[in-house]
Formats: sequence, C-alpha cells, structure tokens
Amino acid sequence: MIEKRTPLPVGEAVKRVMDYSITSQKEYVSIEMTNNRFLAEDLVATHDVPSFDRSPYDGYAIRSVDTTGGSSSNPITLQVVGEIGAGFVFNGTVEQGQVVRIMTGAQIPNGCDAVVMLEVVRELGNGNIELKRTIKKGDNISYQGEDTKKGTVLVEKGTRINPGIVALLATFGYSQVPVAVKPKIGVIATGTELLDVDQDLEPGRIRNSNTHMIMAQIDRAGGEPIYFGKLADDFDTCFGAISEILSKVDVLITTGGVSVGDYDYMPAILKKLGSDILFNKVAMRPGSVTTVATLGQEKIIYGLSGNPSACYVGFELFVRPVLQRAMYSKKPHHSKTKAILAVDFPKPNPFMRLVRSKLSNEGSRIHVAPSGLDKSGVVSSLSGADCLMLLPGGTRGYEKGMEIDVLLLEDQQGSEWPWNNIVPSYK
Ligand SMILES: Nc1nc2c(c(=O)[nH]1)N[C@H]1C(S)=C(S)[C@@H](COP(=O)(O)OP(=O)(O)OC[C@H]3O[C@@H](n4cnc5c(N)ncnc54)[C@H](O)[C@@H]3O)O[C@H]1N2
Ligand code: MOO
Ligand SMILES: [Mg+2]
Repeated sequence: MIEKRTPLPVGEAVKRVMDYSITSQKEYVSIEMTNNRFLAEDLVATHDVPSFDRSPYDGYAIRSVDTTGGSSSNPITLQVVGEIGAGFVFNGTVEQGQVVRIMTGAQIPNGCDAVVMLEVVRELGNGNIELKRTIKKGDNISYQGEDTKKGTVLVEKGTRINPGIVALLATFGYSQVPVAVKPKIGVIATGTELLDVDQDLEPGRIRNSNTHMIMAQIDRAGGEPIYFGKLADDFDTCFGAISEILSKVDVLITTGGVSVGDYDYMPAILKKLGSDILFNKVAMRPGSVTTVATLGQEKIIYGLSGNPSACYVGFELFVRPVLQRAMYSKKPHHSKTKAILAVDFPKPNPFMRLVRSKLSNEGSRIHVAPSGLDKSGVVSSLSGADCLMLLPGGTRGYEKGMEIDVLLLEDQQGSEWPWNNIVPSYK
C-alpha cells in the first residue's frame, strides 16, 4: 500500500523551512574577495565624503566677490598666484584680485568660494586671466559631506556586496571586510541510472546533471557546495553514505528517490535516521514530491526530486531563502513582480504551477512566456529561465493577456515574503 501524503500549500511549506533557521558566523576577508559576499555588519560612513571642499572641474579657484559686475563689456582681470593638481594643497590664503589654477579633485584654497572652468577664461600670458562674467558664490564647488555625511548607515548588514558597495568599502578604508561565512551545503545524487559527466552514454542510463546544477545554484545563492558524488539506488549504501555525510555538514541536499517507486529509498532513509519530516508533498508543479526533514536542532536534509525541473524549483523555493537568511539577509526570498502572460494555459491544475519562464519587453509592458517545455523531467527549459510564473491552482486555466505574478530568479534585491496575495486569474 502506497503511503498517503498530504500536499501543503507552497507558502506554508516555505514557512516551515524558514521557521527552522541556520545562522552563519562572521569572518574577515580581503576587499578583493568581497563581491557577492554578504555584509556581516552595517557599513557606516567613517568620515564625510568628500572629506574637503574640492573642485569638480579643471579651472581657476576664485573669490566670487572679485567678479562682481564682470561681463563681456566689462572684463575682469585676475592674477594667477598658484597652481594645484589633485592631491596638492595651496598653502596660504588667496587675496583680493587673485586666483589659483586648480585641477579636478584638488582642495579649494583658503579664501576662494567658487571655480570657473578653463574654457570660460582667457589666459593673457602675463600671469593674469581675463573673465567676462559675474560668478556666484559656491559655483562649481563639491562641498565636504555632499556625497555622504560621517555616521550615515550606507548599507545594512545582510546585503549582498555589489561593485558599488565594494567602492564604499574602499572609500572608508576597509581592507579587511566583515562578511558572513558561506554556509556549506553537502550535495549528493541518488540513482543507479546516473553516469558521471565524463562518461559515455550507455543503454538506459543518463548523465547526472542535477548535482552540478544545484552546485551552481548554491553558488548563485551565495553558499559553498561540497560535492559527495552519486550513489546507486541501494538502501544500505545510501543510508550509510548519508549518515556519514550528515556528520560533516549542517545542510544536505539529495536528489532523486523521494517519490513512491520501488527504488525510491529517501523516505525510508529519513525515517531510519530519526529525522522529523517538515513536509513530503507540496501543492506545486513541478516539485510536488519535494521533501524536507530536520535532524535535531542543527541539520536540514532536503530530498529534492530527481526530475531536473522539479529539483531546480525545489532549490530556489526552499534552499535559497534559508541560505540567504543564514547570511543575515532581511529579504531572503526571490522578488515578485507582475507580467503579462504571452501564451494560453488552458489546462486547469489543482496545484500551483511554477513555470520556468523568460521575461521580455513588449512596448511598455513586461511579457512572460515559458522558456521551454513545461514538464518536470525537462532540462532544456532551465537554461533560458529568468523567472518562475506563479499560476495558482484550482482555476479554469489561464489565457494570453492576463496579468500574473512571477518570481525573479536573477534579481539581487530579494523580498521579505512573496507568498501573500498571489491572485489567481480566471478565464
Ligand atoms: N506513481 C507515482 N509515480 C511518480 C509520482 C507519484 O506521485 N506517483 N511522482 C512523480 C513526480 S511528480 C516526480 S517529480 C518524480 C520524482 O521522482 P524521484 O524524486 O523519486 O526521482 P527518481 O525516481 O530518482 O528520478 C526521477 C527522474 O529523474 C531522473 N534523475 C534522477 N536523478 C537525476 C540526476 N542527478 N540528474 C538528472 N536526472 C536525474 C531519473 O532518471 C528519472 O527520470 O516521480 C514521479 N513518479
Ligand atoms: O513533483 Mo513532480 O516534480 O510535480 O513533477
Ligand atoms: Mg522515483
């Protein structure tokens, strides 16, 4: 008799894994290694930027009062008393009728309150310049602190570091940066049919693609995969290997063997391990057989489906947010947005469908279409997928032109909780 499983709504299943959290420690890494890592502390401005008033142009630093009344019919002559490039400071104070030749980035000399660009003055060749206009106080000055003020929290702990954040880290002198330690995730494939990537095809057998895909997904999510190879569908072999791996990692992902087939040993292995099953059936397609179990307070075991598309979706929904939150992210889930359905989905389905899809700009609207064949066992639809359509179940199907929700796979912003208010559209 086949065991009866009760399907859990997708949001409820995600909530169950999120209730069981893991947390990363902090480590310091050199700034060159920080792109895509997660900040383990708030990034606070340790000084004003710029830290001194400076020139945004190549030109002359002047006293605006000296240009009063200046015009094409009343040119003003001023005396050049110095010259500074970026990195140099003019010593002394600029007096009435004097200017300093100044280059972009150099500190404004004492006494000056504006800059005129090189293009608007005439060099008279005798150490003087001529100016045919009146300049206002403050013209062409980048003031101290106009970019950012000392003490401002510029980036919150838990934010994924991007090139702009790297620029801030450098600006404030962080040569060693506090980041979250990457969670280490064990990955293992089960399936007697599986060949290694470098093996030739044999009758009835396929190459193991799932673990390689998942390791790339772990990397994309900011974690560190540890590959434990593949196992044949044999209870004792799988039980022994999985028990041993669990002593080495806090999170283990297995693929295959979670359904009800004769060689699907994961349910029995999880039982013998004494794990608590958070769920073993989710009201979603693909990935309905996705199983998540916990062992004590410390370990999570993900039994992802063997079917490639189901495996992929199971990771993005249930593993990724756990990794992101372990690294202090406040927005650990994929972000959700609206798009216009570009094709019909006439077939109703009792479960929510998560269709691997691609967005495109059509005029002013964003359209979404499947990125390939919408079947759980399909691998080719994954390469072009940048989002998952969310088509709630129990409807009479979906029609081209309807506005639907999609989860963005490549978006770095993330969301706090995308699983509310997913509105089913009706024909
Ligand atoms: N009688 C029923 N049969 C099935 C049900 C069901 O409810 N009743 N569920 C179906 C659904 S839905 C899914 S999804 C699959 C889940 O299968 P398993 O997780 O048990 O995975 P396997 O049986 O091991 O393999 C399924 C499929 O995937 C291929 N596979 C497995 N591992 C890999 C890998 N590492 N790389 C690439 N492809 C892999 C495998 O060869 C099979 O074709 O069960 C349905 N059946
Ligand atoms: O659980 Mo299966 O992935 O629905 O096809
Ligand atoms: Mg199976």
